[in-house]
Amino acid sequence: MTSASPSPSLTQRLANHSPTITVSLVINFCLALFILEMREAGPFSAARQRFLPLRKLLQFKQQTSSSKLSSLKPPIVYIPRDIQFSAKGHAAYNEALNKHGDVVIIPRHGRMEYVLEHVHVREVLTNTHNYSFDKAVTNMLHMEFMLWFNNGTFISEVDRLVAEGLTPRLSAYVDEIAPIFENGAGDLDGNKLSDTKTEVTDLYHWAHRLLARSMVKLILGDKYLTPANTEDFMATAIAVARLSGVYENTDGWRYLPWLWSLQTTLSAVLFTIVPRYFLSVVPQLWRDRKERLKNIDRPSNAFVPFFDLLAIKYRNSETGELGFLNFLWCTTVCLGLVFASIHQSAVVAVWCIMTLAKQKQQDIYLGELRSEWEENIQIDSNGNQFWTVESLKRLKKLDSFIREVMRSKGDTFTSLRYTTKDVQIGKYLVPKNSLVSPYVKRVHEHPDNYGGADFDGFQWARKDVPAVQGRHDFIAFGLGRWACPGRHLAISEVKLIMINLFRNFDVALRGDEFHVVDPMNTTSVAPEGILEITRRN
Ligand code: HEM
Repeated sequence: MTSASPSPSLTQRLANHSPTITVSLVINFCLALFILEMREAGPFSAARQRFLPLRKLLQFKQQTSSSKLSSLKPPIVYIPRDIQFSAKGHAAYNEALNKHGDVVIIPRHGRMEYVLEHVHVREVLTNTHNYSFDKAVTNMLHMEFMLWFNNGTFISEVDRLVAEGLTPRLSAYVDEIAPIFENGAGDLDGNKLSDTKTEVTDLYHWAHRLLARSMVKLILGDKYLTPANTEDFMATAIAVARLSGVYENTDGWRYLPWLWSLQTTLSAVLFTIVPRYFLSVVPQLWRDRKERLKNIDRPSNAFVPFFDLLAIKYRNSETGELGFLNFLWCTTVCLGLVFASIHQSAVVAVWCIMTLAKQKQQDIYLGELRSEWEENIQIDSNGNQFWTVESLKRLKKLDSFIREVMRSKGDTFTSLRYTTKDVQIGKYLVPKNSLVSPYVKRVHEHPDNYGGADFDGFQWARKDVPAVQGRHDFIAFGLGRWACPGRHLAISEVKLIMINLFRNFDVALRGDEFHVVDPMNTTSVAPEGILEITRRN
């Protein structure tokens, strides 16, 4: 009787056949990765561009199967990376929409972006039932986890804080920050009262610092307006801007978006947001938390820092104290505000200054603007000049100039939405959980709306349309329920920056040119140029 030899264990079998199994595993893995890549789901997006014919075949299959449905899926349009991240990208986006209409899917930054034709702006941006703003913003910021807390109210809490806090207090808020911009002009030439030229090489930094100072005051209060807190706000605003991917077009990381976002998220959170906000700014607030609740009895139109408004709202109604978790929530909401309020305004201010610094624009507009400023500036009983929200509102020509810069600077995307269900957009069916956004440059220039980007700085003054007013043909501040709640403050700030620069200095642009650093992201990346400024008498 022969005893049956024990069957080899799995590990033995693997050991015996290891070369064959290994090779087959590797082949299978590569095949799976390859298929994922072809379907735009894998990490190596750079490689995708090299397999156009195969991708087209897959896309064809996708379209023929969906043609059985009553609605078509939007076509995927692949724009080669070098075109997509250059000024030629705009022509490619326009061509795609001219060819297909309504919606095209343009893969970018490792995700599928549903790009909308201008005719769908109103429906998509204002229909809060079919489209979610919160999900789109947190997705774009790579911060979906923020929706895990407090029933996913993070974005609406930031939005409400600004909308409800700012509206009745706008006048008081502008009174608080106007001196910051008046004094800030001195930073440009180190307060040298000379007639020699000063070179300003980093205008963004200057505008960013002024806006950071003003937001330290508005969010935390005067007591906290120190150089250290300003620096911390600036660093935090930049870190969150990086989280949102604002520099991904210009970063080397754009070739590996998934690795980029991991690296950026970790470094922004660990090296900046935690040490410079949570470990530096937040402990000061914790120490003073009782003092912060004293503003509870202030009149509804008086200045109360944003943090105090939140602290009052979240204090325990019985003990009147602010508990630790609620305190943390208030500071986190304020962090959202730091990002929303500083970076974008600085970028818009730089665009406006660079545009007006060009000799041609100065010849056309500056004389009239300066006359408007002299006519409207207020003077107190001691002869001191100052600006209020009312006098700033009267500057219709400056307001128009700013709106026109915002219209014509060539934004790709300003407002994002996430579909909450399958939705019909024109002839296409867009699936649930898709990131959709109008292609803004087209909205702002389309013949149906304007017929081009030709710059007409005072057209909005003639038409009596203020810069803060969103419309289907102007979405620099978004539209509908989620339109930027800080836009009145933002426009006042940009006005103050421009007035204090061009009233105090003669400004020239070296070579009469500025450089558009990222033509496909003019929303979040400021242009660069060297200003030569001479103090005016
Ligand atoms: C020129 C500067 C600014 C521009 C161009 C701008 C633009 C925008 C846009 C396009 C949106 C999205 C709207 C939508 O999708 O419909 C938005 C949202 C928002 N903005 Fe502004 N904004 C600016 C300044 C400010 C300021 C100064 C504040 C605060 C004081 C602010 C607070 C917010 C908030 C709270 C939201 C919504 C929620 C969020 O994104 O966290 N913005 N802004």
